[in-house]
Amino acid sequence: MASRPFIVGNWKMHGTRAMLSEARAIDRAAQRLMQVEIALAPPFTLIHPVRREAEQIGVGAQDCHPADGGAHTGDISAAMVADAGAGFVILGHSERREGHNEKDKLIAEKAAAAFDAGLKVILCCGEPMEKREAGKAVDHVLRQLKASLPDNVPEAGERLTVAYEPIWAIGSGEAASIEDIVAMHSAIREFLVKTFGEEDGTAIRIIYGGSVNPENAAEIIAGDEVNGALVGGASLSAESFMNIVLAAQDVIASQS
Ligand SMILES: O=C(CO)COP(=O)(O)O
Repeated sequence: MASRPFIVGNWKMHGTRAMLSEARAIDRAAQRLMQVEIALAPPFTLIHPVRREAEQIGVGAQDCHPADGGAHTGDISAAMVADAGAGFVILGHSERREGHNEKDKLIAEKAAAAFDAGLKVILCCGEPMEKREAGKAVDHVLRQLKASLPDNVPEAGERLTVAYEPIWAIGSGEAASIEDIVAMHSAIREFLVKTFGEEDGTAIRIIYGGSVNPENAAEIIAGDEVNGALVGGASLSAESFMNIVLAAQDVIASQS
């Protein structure tokens, strides 16, 4: 558990301007919770409006194209999301790997483009149930992570966050057990230290995602090597999202 947990709301394909009141409420409440780093990743269409409403919290995107620009109808570059006010981008989410057939190599190219545009990256990884049942979850995740990282990660400790999201736990109401989360995060930490060296490897945050809610957040966030949470469904209302943030704040308070 890091000194300052990172709690990120991934709104996925939810939210029209009516949701801006939730972002405003989250931002207002965040002023009293400075020990927790809070961020929202709304859909592209809300990045700029959320950035304008929110002063305290980070704002990010849920994807970007690997190219700087060009004839790519419907796509959005890393520079464009940065220009709209995003400070980070979520890449490699299983919903993009599955729904858009994104492969590790493409994700690494997107990450390189995001770093070039000055963005931070939340790189997602996670295993399907078959791999866990076969005892191959750690192998699968480490292989995926290795292949999804670009050759050059500038200021890795500061600019890269890894999100472990077991696919079967996403939106299922069934989070992974704390033992499984800690075991996976420890394996990821070992890999990061080996890859980036002691200083950056220990500074990179590893956050957990998959059915995090106000009831299970404290136990998960208090776990060894768990530096925060990537929250889907429970981030759509300011009340439930801030209850997760409050749980993170309580964990920090109880440890200091
Ligand atoms: O995919 C997720 C966050 O990126 C997790 O979603 P849920 O919190 O809805 O399970």
